[in-house]
Amino acid sequence: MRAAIIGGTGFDTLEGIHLRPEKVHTPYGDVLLFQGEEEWEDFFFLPRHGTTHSIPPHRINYRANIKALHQLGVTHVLATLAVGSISAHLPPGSLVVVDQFLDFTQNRESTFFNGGKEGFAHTLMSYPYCSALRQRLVEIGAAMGLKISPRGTYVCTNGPRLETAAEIRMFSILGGDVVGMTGVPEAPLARELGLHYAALAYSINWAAGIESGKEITFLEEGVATLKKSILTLFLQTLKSSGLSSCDCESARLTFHPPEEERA
Ligand SMILES: CSC[C@H]1O[C@H](OP(=O)(O)O)[C@H](O)[C@@H]1O
Ligand code: HPA
Repeated sequence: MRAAIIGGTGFDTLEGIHLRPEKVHTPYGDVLLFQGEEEWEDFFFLPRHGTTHSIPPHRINYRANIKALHQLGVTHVLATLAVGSISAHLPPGSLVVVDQFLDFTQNRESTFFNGGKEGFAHTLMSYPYCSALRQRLVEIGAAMGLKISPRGTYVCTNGPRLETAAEIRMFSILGGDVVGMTGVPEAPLARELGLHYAALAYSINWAAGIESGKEITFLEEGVATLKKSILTLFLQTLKSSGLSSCDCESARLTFHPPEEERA
């Protein structure tokens, strides 16, 4: 299995594995990522904000990132998402394998199939994440003694600004559990290409207004402490065998080829 970790906030670099930088050219732009060495040749690491955290969430080239992994033959992807907590049962420090998203992003390139030369496609998104990878993350997490919630709804805002208290109240009413700025379109793009993709969210703050009258504060220490455990969890998950079946490879329901190919 060729696998990748997409690292978010707190995961701009990975320690403990020998990695060499690699520039991948895609039709959407170039991507700088890292390939493992020696026994990790089939492992890739892609820091979505860049290694120096210089790419803000609304400027990330999500299509190039996912396409680059696909071109490299990657089939399984685990992503980290730093989030703010909306639900009371997921306080800062919590880990959750998200199973749904609510998309509040704007003006992001969110499909590989825009019509014209690309043709267009409709992709099933009822259950947007790989059920087999999600299940395995939770099982291995439990065996490691990590407390991981097996489901949660991720609200994706456009950023880079944080939310108003009223927006968070609205997201809560709509069923959002955690909020971040990068999970969409990353997950749906991966699904369009048939990749097995799961995301682990870790909360670094209470979302705006949840602690009434208080301004947001970030739990920076928390990420550093969790980083080693999350890396171990991800590597064990990606190296494990016998994943249960899932529908990721058949989620792209219909494909309408470009006009010139239809004749
Ligand atoms: C105040 S940190 C906000 C930043 O962290 C999250 O990044 P990622 O999802 O890549 O872990 C969030 O989406 C924002 O980009
Ligand atoms: O409160 C938040 N809002 C949006 N994105 C975030 N990423 C971490 N915390 C937050």
